[in-house]
Amino acid sequence: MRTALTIAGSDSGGGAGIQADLKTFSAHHVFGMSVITAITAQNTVEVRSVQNIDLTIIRDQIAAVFEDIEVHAVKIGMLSTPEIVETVALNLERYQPSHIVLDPVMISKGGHHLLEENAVQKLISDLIPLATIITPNIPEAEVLASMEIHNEEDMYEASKIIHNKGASSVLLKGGHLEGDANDLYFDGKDFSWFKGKRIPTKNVHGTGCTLSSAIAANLANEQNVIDAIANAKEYITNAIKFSLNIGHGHGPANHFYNLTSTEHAKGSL
Ligand SMILES: Nc1ncnc2c1ncn2[C@@H]1O[C@H](COP(=O)(O)OP(=O)(O)OP(=O)(O)O)[C@@H](O)[C@H]1O
Ligand SMILES: Cc1ncc(CO)c(N)n1
Repeated sequence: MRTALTIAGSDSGGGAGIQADLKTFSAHHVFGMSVITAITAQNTVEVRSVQNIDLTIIRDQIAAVFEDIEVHAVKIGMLSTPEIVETVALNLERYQPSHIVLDPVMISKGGHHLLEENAVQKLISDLIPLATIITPNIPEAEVLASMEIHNEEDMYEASKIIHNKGASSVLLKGGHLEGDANDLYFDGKDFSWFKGKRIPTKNVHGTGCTLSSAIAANLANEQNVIDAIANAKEYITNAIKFSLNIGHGHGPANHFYNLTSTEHAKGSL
């Protein structure tokens, strides 16, 4: 059995964070495990409050998993504080997993800070160098590259700057720009576009979490990085196309859009 570990925050509403990651791993037939960094009281509308988890139990969760189970890929999401970033980085250095997908989660759709602003420098110095791939959205890339991104030309410049900070590769997601949802990949040498038509829906809660987990699951399943991204892009596009009308805000992606049940596939559960 192939395995993947998510190190991220819990979303009580089930659409993002640990919950989205584990659903995505299951949909890819990968055995999912979790290290919870923070608990958010969240739904499709808002993040109400956050409880960060003690550093000792974060460290112990990582040790408990790695000292017993072979981990084929790691996905990192919400980290909340500089201390949590440091703890996760130190412990990943210790266990040296072969693939790390870093989703540099910063701000929720409703504007809640999921990473303290003073943790960004730690994320750059301690975690980016460990990442096989980092998957910022446009606002996150603007912070990491210290520049504004208005169009696809700017995306080239920003991915070069972020790559220079030490990540093996960068997937800059274009979902927050106008027009189609095209993501730019840069491995330090070549650029490739992973293109997607924009789907007109408000139900895009947890799409970034889902994409990065799908990449991690595909890497755990021994796909090369390009195939892992291409297949993950197809997965998230379908998961958005058949996204679910759950809750009163941004509904979640549909992880099981390919089930034969037509009711389920239509997202009309
Ligand atoms: N409306 C849409 N139609 C099609 N693809 C989309 C749409 N919105 C986003 N995407 C794609 O979904 C993936 C996730 O990108 P997005 O920019 O939404 O991440 P994110 O902002 O980090 O998400 P979140 O913070 O909600 O987890 C990318 O491949 C992006 O291109
Ligand atoms: C716990 C958690 N992680 C990540 C995101 C970003 O979608 C979110 N809203 N909540």
